[in-house]
Amino acid sequence: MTPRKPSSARAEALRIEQHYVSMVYDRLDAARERAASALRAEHGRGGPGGTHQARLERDVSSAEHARRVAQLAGVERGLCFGRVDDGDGETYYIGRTGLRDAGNELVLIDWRAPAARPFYTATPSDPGPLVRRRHLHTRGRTVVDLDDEVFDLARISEPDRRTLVGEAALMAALRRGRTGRMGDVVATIQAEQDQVIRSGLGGALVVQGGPGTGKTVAALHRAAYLLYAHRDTLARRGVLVIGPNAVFLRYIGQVLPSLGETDVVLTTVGEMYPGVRATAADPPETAVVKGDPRMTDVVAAAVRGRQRVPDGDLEVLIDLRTSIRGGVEVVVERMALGVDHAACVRARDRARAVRGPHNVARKLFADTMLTALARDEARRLDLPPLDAEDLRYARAALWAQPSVRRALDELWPPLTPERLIADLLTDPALLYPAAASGPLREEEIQALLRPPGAPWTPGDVPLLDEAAELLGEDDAAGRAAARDAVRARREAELYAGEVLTITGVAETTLVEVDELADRNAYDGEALTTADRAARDRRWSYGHVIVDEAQELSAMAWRMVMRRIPARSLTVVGDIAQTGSAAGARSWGEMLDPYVKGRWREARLLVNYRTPAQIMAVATDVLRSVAPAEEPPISVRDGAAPPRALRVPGAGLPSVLPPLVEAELTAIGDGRLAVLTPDARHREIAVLLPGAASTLSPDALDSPAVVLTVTQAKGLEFDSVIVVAPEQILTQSPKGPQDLYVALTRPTQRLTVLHETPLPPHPLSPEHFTD
Ligand SMILES: Nc1ncnc2c1ncn2[C@@H]1O[C@H](COP(=O)(O)OP(=O)(O)OP(=O)(O)O)[C@@H](O)[C@H]1O
Repeated sequence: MTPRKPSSARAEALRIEQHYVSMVYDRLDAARERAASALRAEHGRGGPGGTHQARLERDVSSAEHARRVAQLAGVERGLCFGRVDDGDGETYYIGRTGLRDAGNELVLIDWRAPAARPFYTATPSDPGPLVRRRHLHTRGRTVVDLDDEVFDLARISEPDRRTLVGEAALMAALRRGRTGRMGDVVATIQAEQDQVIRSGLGGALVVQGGPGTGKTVAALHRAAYLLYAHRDTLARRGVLVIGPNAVFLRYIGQVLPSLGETDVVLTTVGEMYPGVRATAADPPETAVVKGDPRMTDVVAAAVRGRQRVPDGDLEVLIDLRTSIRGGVEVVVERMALGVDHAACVRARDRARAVRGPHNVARKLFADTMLTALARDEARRLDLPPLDAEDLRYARAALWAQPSVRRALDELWPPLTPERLIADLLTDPALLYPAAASGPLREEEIQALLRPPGAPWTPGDVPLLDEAAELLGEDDAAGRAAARDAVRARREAELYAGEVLTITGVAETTLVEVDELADRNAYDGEALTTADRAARDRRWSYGHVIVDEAQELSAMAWRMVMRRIPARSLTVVGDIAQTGSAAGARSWGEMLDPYVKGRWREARLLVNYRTPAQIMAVATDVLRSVAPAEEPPISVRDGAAPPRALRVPGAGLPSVLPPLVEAELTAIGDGRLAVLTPDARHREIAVLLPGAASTLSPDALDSPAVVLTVTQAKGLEFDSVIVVAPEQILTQSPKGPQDLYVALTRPTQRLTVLHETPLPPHPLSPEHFTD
């Protein structure tokens, strides 16, 4: 038989695959129609009202059907992206979700299923059962290209051999221009990343890797994989992904929905305390103190400092007798009551000794003091000794007196975390005594002090969380509400149990009783796990993924760990990129207090983002900050060598705008970033009015954006212009790390604009053209 020309081999292969892919999309349409009509039918069962039971039943299955509809909506693009052929002549197709044909035969394997694993793990030296891996590239529902990797040509059938096509799918994926949104890489996950993604759920996994090694993308695929493989465990408790800022969350926000997962909470450290929005940033010296573990003792001392006793005896004037005169209640007799100093101290010590939270222990303190006041009142009025019943009434009557309540509130006030921390950081009279417990040095105290009314910063949030733990629920009203909630919940559980039995859902174990009760706990509103978790400070998650984890302070780790009592977490980061002065110097330093000896580390070594010529520039900087750290190896060479341009004196306004224009032309539809020293962001943004420069989440929709290095962390751009690297280098003790981050953001082009001669260490001029 005469071999066909390559072009017709490709055409023939495309025809075969198109046939299959069209069939798979037909199955997707059918599955969508089934899910949508089930949802419609559910909504059709009764109007908006109906009995409570009817609403509850509808909520159960509506939520499930709605989830399935959303899941199937998310997998349209690139539904089927892979095919594997094994040595036994079997062929399997891999895609974003699993699908069956009308005869219940599996026509598409979910990428997370064990059967899909060889697609990701096969390498030329260790192909496992595979003889060929094929990547299918689709546009809409059309197959536009194919890539084959052949592991054993001899075992490929003659017809298949004639339709072998392609170049490496990974390279094609990496060459694509950036869009301002991270995409999923489900079709091209590499073997070392696959190991991270499918690593077991339990314990702490640290993924350490240089810039561009796919840490973020692997972590997000891991979230999707864990939800697939451990849905029973995770669907109820949820998965939390913590990123460095809102822009980053927007950047990665599309990845999980495109993998069919919508039930993950994405947040930043600054948003982890419900009701507080951290809108300001701390200077480095302040961030360091707020992130220091000694702040645990300072906050605890601040709480103790609000549990006071009077300098001498306590004296309170109470209204003894009132009468109505002219329709107005008038006090006609007052009496002074007292508690001696030693008794006040005993009341305080007794309340502290129960070791309960401040707002809960306050009740005991108030009770003891009221008892002492009641006894003093009885003595002064020459009443016989009070029995228990008399005492209860006397205490209640005293508590109703504004002067008594004022006096006790002054000694042991009800406190919110916001009040405690705001007062602590603005009032030297509160901060100095609390700081002695750190102990904090004078300059550290000065770094903490700020004017009243100052906005919250991300560094405040772990302090608020710490305070919330120590303060507890606010007074009896809070506890009564909690008791009501427990009662309501018990009723809801009972009720949900009945509903599940009635609807037959119980047999399918689709929804658990307490999940249903939870869903209905908010005024009948059906909430997803993600919604409920995001509203609840004390929610404990099934798994937490921390990205750019090197930036978290010790105090932030304390807060995060409170959300993961099971200690099932994935920590993703690069110690060499630590920019926050309060961030990590080693993983052990941050994690050992919680999971000593129980965390495992995976290393990613290949850089998929930055071309080799640009990485050579960054590697010199890495050597200067972390000589022991292996630089990641770039998987590809770039087309454009990095450029260094000297900008004389005040020349930036005339040089930068045309340079940005030229770069935008060079990258076509891609994205460009101008990265600036912190102090010069505003000045440089003014020079580029057409570029986005605020940190709004849609900043990345703009073709060009002006950012500080901190803001650019975790992001990538086709072209990057680094302004004044010599200033970035010296802007803080972490300046060299900042420069390393800046130089590793480009996917194609790097230009460095320097105003003074390049510092040859670490920026050796031989790596640049001009
Ligand atoms: N297997 C892969 N297939 C295709 N693209 C990939 C793959 N792995 C990583 N990439 C791409 O490489 C780029 C860098 O990935 P990612 O942002 O996850 O790296 P990172 O290690 O988190 O980097 P940094 O530390 O700089 O934040 C992204 O564009 C990502 O899509």
